[in-house]
Amino acid sequence: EEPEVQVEKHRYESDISKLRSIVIHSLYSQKDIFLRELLSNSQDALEKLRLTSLSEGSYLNLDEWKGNITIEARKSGNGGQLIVRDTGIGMSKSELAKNLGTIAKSGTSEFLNKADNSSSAGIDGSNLIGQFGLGFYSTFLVSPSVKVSSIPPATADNPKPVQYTFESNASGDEFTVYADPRGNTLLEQGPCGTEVVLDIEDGSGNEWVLDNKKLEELVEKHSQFSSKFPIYLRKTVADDEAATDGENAHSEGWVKLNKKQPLWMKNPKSVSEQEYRDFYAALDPTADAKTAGWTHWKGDSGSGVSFRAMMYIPDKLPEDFWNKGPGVFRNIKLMVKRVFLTDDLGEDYLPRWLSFLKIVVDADDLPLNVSRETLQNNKFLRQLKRILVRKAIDMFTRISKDEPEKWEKIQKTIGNAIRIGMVESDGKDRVKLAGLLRFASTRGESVSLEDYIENRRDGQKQIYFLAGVGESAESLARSPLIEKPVARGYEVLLLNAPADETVMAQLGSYRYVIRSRMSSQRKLKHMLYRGLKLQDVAKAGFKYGDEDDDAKEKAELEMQKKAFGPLIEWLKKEFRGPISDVVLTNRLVKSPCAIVADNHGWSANMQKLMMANAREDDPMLPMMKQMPKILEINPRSPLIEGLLERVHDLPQSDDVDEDEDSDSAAVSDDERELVETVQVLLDTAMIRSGFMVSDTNTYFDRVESLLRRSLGVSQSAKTRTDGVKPAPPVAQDTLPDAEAAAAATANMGDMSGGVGFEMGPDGPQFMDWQDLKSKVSTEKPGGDQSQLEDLVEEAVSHDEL
Ligand SMILES: Nc1ncnc2c1ncn2[C@@H]1O[C@H](COP(=O)(O)OP(=O)(O)OP(=O)(O)O)[C@@H](O)[C@H]1O
Repeated sequence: EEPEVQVEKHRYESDISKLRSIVIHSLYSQKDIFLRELLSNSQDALEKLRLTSLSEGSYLNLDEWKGNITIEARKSGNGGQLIVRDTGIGMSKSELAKNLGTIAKSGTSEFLNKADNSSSAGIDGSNLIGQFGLGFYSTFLVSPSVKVSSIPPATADNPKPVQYTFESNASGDEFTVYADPRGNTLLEQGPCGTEVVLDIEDGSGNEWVLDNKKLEELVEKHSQFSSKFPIYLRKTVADDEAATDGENAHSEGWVKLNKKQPLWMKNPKSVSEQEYRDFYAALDPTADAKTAGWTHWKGDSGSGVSFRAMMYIPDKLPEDFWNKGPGVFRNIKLMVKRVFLTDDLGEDYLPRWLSFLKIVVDADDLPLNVSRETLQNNKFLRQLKRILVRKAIDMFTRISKDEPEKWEKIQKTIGNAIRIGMVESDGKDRVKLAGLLRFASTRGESVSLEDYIENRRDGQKQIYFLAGVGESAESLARSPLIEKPVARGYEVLLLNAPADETVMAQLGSYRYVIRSRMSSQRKLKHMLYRGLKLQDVAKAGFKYGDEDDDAKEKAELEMQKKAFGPLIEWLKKEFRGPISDVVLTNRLVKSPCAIVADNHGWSANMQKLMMANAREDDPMLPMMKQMPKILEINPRSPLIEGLLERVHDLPQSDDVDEDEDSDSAAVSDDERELVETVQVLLDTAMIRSGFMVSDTNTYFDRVESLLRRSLGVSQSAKTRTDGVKPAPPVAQDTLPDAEAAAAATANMGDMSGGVGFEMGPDGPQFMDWQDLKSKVSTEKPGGDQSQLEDLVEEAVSHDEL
């Protein structure tokens, strides 16, 4: 017969009904999160009781209290019930209705309006849960009807509380609350608590919920950190192997699941490498995730909050690392006294380039139940942000010093992230990060700036580098631009990662402000890396540092300067515009000439990079492309000597005046021919130095005319253009339609959108160049206006050789 129970019927608020159905639909593929949500609610309830009983002491009968959670699968046939109980703070009748049937969070309707306009399909349900506190509704993912019975602790005002039950179906928009007809059954376990009963139906596809093995797995996966209160699983006849487990023999059918200690609470000295690795695997949800290195420390925020933290480097970057925009990265788990608080510390809490790290921070003193907004204003968290960045850089530095081989590998994975970090960081960090990078060089495959400095030669005041995106180190090493330094035994870094030149430029120049009482002056200075200037060998300003040592050499140079003076003058006069200066080279051995960028212009490599990513209306582009370049000629090259002779043979302009008119015409023909030939030489040098010729068609016309001359073919002879066969008529046959064709290529991936990519150890790595570029051009220390200003101040005298 029906027990006499007064059942109160409630209607869910309309917002709740909607949110509930969004949660159910959007999380359809992640049903197993329901257990995590139930366990975290129980942990919260236990923790709340512990804290309030400590501070207020207003609850009665708590002397014997033991906080725990039990999970029990009761099978009947293939279906059954899953029961999760805790001895936490419980809920009164009105709390049941309020906590489980309404939403206190603000912004709900706003959110729902948005969700209505788009479609609920694109909404991330797990976000929703965090945002609105909807965790409980995830139970409907596996159960058509859910009962929650609860009893709060006794107080002076309410010495004999009554157990109530909340009941709701997954469909329908009603719930009921009634006094539990079974009586205060929960008091058998403790002074108060909550029990959640999920009906699991045979044939619903959710029978796995009743499988103990699966339940154990899920607890391991989601709740092993919240090990403050024990979680027990009821063992059944089917898994009676558990009964022979000595440790649990006394627990009479209950197996403790979360036996692990929170690792971060331990003294780092007592933690084994394997423990660190296992912990990482639990921290990173990606399949077979491994870590490449870690750090574990105990700290103090400076504002008096002490904390313990662990920071891990994964062995590969997250798949979406290069594609993701600004956002909440959820790579930091914030705990307060062992209880998980949040992994949502706000947008870009850590710089994006560090978002690959996995971090656990356990603070000793933070309010539980703080909202995201209050968290963002929290002093500790603001301080923590800086601490974490510093710790990350320290960790990298330590590994690179103590375990160079390990770092070598890590650096290959995260090197590009570090490069971005350099662009984003300021002076001090930038230098530290630069020290972490490894480059190819003319001496070795993996050279750090420190190694380079060790190997520098007497008097050398510059670190030489040559950049060429995507070119192999071997081909860079053959560049004419470094013929001589390499022949002389100087080391040159060969940079081929896309960001290399940008970061070197950033490292090499640094804007700082000089403030005095009288004036505030801005000045851009080359920042030195341990006293050495970073010198792009594709740019002017290259020096060995021993130029003055050798008197003989100096005298020879003076002589050469004099001897080649007329050629230099003639070249300057004829090619003014594209060529800003002509100098005797200090870097060529065999090549007759080379073209380098002005110290403040774009190198050939940078020009290519910028062109590949520029918007068409970018005003910088034509300007930088037209930036005058410097022609370096090699006085030892027979070609240059021959050129000098030809220039000598040209009549001086006053000679011309004395000559007959007919003669003078012949002479300027000669000169015109010479100009044409030299133009071809220059264009070829441009190409060899990595630039593009400004007009390929004209270039080839000139080459053709040169070839005709050398073959003795008339310049005016025309190519026959008749007899070109016309195309057949328009095709009549049908091709497969576009949809079918698209389906066939659907798996090829999208590589559009200004994203550059390069092959990393784990396949292509995407770099957001648009972003990087905007940094380069907004911060301006990399090679633009601010440097142009500086050009006046720091004009390098090229014949100072
Ligand atoms: N086992 C429990 N014991 C006591 N109160 C509970 C329990 N489970 C849920 N509650 C109450 O119901 C409320 C709603 O729970 P729900 O899981 O929907 O959201 P939440 O826990 O507040 O937020 P989130 O899901 O993001 O953790 C909780 O805030 C809590 O007050």
